[in-house]
Amino acid sequence: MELISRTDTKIPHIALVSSTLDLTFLKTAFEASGLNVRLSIYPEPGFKDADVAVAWNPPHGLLADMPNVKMVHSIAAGLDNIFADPKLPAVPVCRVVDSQHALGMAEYAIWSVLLFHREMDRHLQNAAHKRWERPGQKAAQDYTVGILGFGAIGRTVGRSLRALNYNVRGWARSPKEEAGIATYCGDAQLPDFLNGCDALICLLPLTDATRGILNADLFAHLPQGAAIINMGRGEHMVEADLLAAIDTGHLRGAVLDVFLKEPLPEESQLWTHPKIFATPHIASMPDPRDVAAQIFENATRVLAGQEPLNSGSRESGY
Ligand SMILES: NC(=O)C1=CN([C@@H]2O[C@H](COP(=O)(O)OP(=O)(O)OC[C@H]3O[C@@H](n4cnc5c(N)ncnc54)[C@H](OP(=O)(O)O)[C@@H]3O)[C@@H](O)[C@H]2O)C=CC1
Ligand SMILES: O=C(O)C(=O)CO
Repeated sequence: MELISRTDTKIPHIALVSSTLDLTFLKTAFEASGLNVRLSIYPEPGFKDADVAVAWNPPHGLLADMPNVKMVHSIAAGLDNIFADPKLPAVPVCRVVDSQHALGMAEYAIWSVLLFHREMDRHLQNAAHKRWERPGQKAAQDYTVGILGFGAIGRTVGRSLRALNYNVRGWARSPKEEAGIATYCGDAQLPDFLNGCDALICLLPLTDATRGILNADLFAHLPQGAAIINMGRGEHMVEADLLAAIDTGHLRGAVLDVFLKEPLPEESQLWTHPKIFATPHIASMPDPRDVAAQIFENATRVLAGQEPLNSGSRESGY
């Protein structure tokens, strides 16, 4: 990212707004980075006067009640929780695009793929029962990993898996090119993309078009014994369809980082199902100092009347 610095614009007033997360860590990051901003945390007095709202699950309608706001900025990659506000003001909505964040996602994806490809799921179960079993091995080049969502993160994940010799495919809305990776686009090519995937990783944004995409119809296009890795959003998954497909043996299992309801309720079967590995939305978190730097850059841009970087589209939902 090309960063610009200016001395001729006013000091941005940034409000940190969330209904679900304490954003004090971000205030600390701004302060530690020495960025020249005025910060308010919702609901402390004065936050409504801010130029920029930095949001994560903002209370619906609150941002519309901030008369000076010129940009809404996410603290992360996904914009779904901001676009969900029906009264979102008509200003740019920007997200974090960060190479370290993408590499963190790649680490999680590699762990998950290895779990299934090298049958560690089976060996963990065997160890629990002191069972000595030595199945044959499949080379990485013979193991196909499909990535739903071949964007900033999907591409990094794809390259990382390719570097380990996996046979990698990517699926996006628009055509893509990537050396050594077969790419597919649009709904028409989805069945061909799915056909033959041993592991399927979801790295889609949550939009009207992708909600519920991980469902029985999609699973039916995957080969017997395929595994699902959901790192996108919980709403991508139809949980009942996943459980049914695992219980009939069509799917081998799943690694899930994101859930319909977070925190995942204690009574959820997804915590205890022997073929499902649940993690608490930790696939990756961007470094707060990098997030603060990107927000500061974009705040400086909008106050100078320039286009901010990495803005999402209301029309597409991401
Ligand atoms: N679990 C976690 O800790 C984290 C989860 N995430 C999730 O990962 C998501 C992806 O992030 P990022 O890569 O930065 O996002 P990008 O916007 O860069 O990439 C999204 C990709 O999805 C594709 N896509 C979107 N809609 C469709 C559709 N209807 N059909 C086919 N392809 C589609 C896009 O296609 P095209 O390129 O053609 O536009 C693009 O390739 C985030 O939105 C978030 O939900 C992100 C970080 C951490
Ligand atoms: O970057 C994102 O969208 C996340 O979900 C981080 O946890």
